[in-house]
Amino acid sequence: MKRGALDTFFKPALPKKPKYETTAGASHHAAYPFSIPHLPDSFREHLGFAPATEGVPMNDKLDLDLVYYQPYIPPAITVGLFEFLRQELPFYRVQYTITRFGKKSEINTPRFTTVFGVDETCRFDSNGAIVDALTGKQVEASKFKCRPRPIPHCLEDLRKVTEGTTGDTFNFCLVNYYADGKDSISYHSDDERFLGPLPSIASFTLGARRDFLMKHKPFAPKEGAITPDPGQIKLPLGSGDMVLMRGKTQSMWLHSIPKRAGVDANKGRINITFRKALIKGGTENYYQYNVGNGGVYRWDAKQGKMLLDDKKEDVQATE
Ligand SMILES: O=C(O)CCC(=O)C(=O)O
Ligand SMILES: [Fe+2]
Repeated sequence: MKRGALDTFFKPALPKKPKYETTAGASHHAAYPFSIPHLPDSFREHLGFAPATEGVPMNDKLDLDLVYYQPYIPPAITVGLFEFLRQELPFYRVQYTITRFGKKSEINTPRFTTVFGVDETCRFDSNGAIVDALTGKQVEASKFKCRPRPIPHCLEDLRKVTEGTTGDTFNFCLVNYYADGKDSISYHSDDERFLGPLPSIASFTLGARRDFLMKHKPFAPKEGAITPDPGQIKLPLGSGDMVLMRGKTQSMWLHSIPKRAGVDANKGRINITFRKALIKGGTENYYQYNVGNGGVYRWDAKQGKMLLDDKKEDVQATE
């Protein structure tokens, strides 16, 4: 064996250098636990070429209305964008209690989450204050049971591009981080009333490939007799892909990301969704279930995992 090769063999693995450089300033807000850098200029330039491929409509099944982009984000930036968002966003592992049939149970959300935005009744002014959408007057912080915070510049860039492609408008950005194949989201639909009757939701994947499963909601008995169930759909979402769910998709279908063992099971995956909440209840719901009351997690590149940011917990506790 050549000497160089032996050296390399025994050298301890250094933490991987991030595949991006932040040079372009940052977003600041009192409700952010730390400032969030703007996207590197080269990422913004590449985003200007999105969608990287044409969307394929999938509306051949009962009540289904999807547009599937494979991919949407230009491949040149998917690895960097994944690393950037995992490193720079604050994440949470939300716990809450539900009461079912009179019995309380503790729910541990099986993934990391984070959220930014405010519903249509309000907006953020240039100082980050929440103002009434109609009057522009500052809104009392006590209006909300949560602390809404603006979509940071880095995700605003993606939101704007997505609005341009879809013709829809969005005021919320939710982000999931699935650390490995054990993280998941169970079958559900995003059909809350605060999104309105036929909500459009744009859903992005970065990082590990994971299956996105869809099935029609159960039929009412009288319909069931005449309508065949369209069965389960499996979209193997890969890095850079985007699924636009619209029309009756949320009201009639369920979707999930099931747990997975094996290939890619120990690689992280980021999911970004853009949505439009119409009323205050939407803002409160999103912060309750995606930020919650626990500590902030931040990616630790050396250890290669999310770590509780104790420092920030202290700040929150003394507020
Ligand atoms: O991770 C995904 O692709 C789906 C996430 C999702 O359905 C949600 O956050 O409501
Ligand atoms: Fe969902």
